[in-house]
Amino acid sequence: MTNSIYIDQEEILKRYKQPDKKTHKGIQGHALIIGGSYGKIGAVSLSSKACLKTGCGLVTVFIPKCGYDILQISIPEVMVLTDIQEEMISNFTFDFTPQAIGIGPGLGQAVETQNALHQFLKTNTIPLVIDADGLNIISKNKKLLDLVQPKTVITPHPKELERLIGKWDSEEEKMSKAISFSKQHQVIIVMKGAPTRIIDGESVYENTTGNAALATAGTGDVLTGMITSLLAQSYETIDAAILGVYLHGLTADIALPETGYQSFIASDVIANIGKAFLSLKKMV
Ligand SMILES: NC(=O)C1=CN([C@@H]2O[C@H](COP(=O)(O)OP(=O)(O)OC[C@H]3O[C@@H](n4cnc5c(N)ncnc54)[C@H](OP(=O)(O)O)[C@@H]3O)[C@@H](O)[C@H]2O)[C@@H](O)CC1
Ligand SMILES: Nc1ncnc2c1ncn2[C@@H]1O[C@H](COP(=O)(O)OP(=O)(O)O)[C@@H](O)[C@H]1O
Ligand SMILES: [Mg+2]
Repeated sequence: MTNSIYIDQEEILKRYKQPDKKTHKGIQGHALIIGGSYGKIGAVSLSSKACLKTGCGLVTVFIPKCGYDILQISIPEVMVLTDIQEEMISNFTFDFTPQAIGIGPGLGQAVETQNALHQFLKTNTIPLVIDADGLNIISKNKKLLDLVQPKTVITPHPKELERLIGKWDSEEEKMSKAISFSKQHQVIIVMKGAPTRIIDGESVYENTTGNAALATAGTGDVLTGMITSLLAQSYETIDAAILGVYLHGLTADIALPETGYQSFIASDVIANIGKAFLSLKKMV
């Protein structure tokens, strides 16, 4: 089995950067979250709120029209751009340059959305996190992988990973297929699970935080927002992935004594991001 670097407090403190006292929202990064479709706007709400709560200065979402009121009312701090379509995204258009983009939570896989992702990937040069239906669309159209720029972060759960790399018969085979995929397409894979592993070519990092309370709807959408936030704040891509996964898991470890495994929900991840950061500060 491949040797992994364990991501513990010591590894995190090598990577974590405290914000400068004189920083302002313009320096803290502007992130864009693209996703949502009818019935799955919640995924974008979770992702964009997590993005803000991870320290990004400004967050904009790009969603179908049906999500406009939902987003504006549920998270007033987030800015909202809408597609011309009511229930799905048909063209990724935005009139500013974000420092990082997260794509996929709740996006759906309508043909129009597949075409929109294709057009977007053809020209995009902005650091990217691709999750959920963003990955499912790529799995259906594997040629899109040639358009994904190096160092893109992809965050598949086991089923999404299988759609991308094919089935495996053992953990060893899964790792070796994932490493080959990461090298071939020059992507960083956040291989979600228990534990989550981050794969950057031959380098494999194993996260040490998190627990089964995270096995609940929307926790992956939250993780996408957190990693996108760190990328927008100019973390090196690999560090954004490692730190995002570590903090995400830490929220569940912090909350567990109060929520138990059963009542923990994705919003509890978001509610505990602050405590997760504070626990890093205590260690400094
Ligand atoms: N509130 C909202 O708006 C929410 C919106 N969401 C959005 O919905 C969209 C669809 O995403 P999705 O992940 O639910 O569907 P899909 O890709 O078919 O995967 C499901 C199948 O994968 C498997 N599987 C998953 N985890 C596994 C594991 N750890 N270990 C092993 N297997 C695992 C499992 O397969 P099974 O074991 O049943 O064969 C399961 O049935 C997407 O856009 C997302 O962002 C959601 O985020 C929820 C909240
Ligand atoms: N038993 C578990 N132990 C630790 N982490 C888990 C466990 N189950 C799920 N998770 C974590 O929860 C998240 C689930 O992501 P995902 O399946 O994409 O959820 P969703 O699509 O509903 O947002 C991942 O970060 C995964 O590592
Ligand atoms: Mg998911």
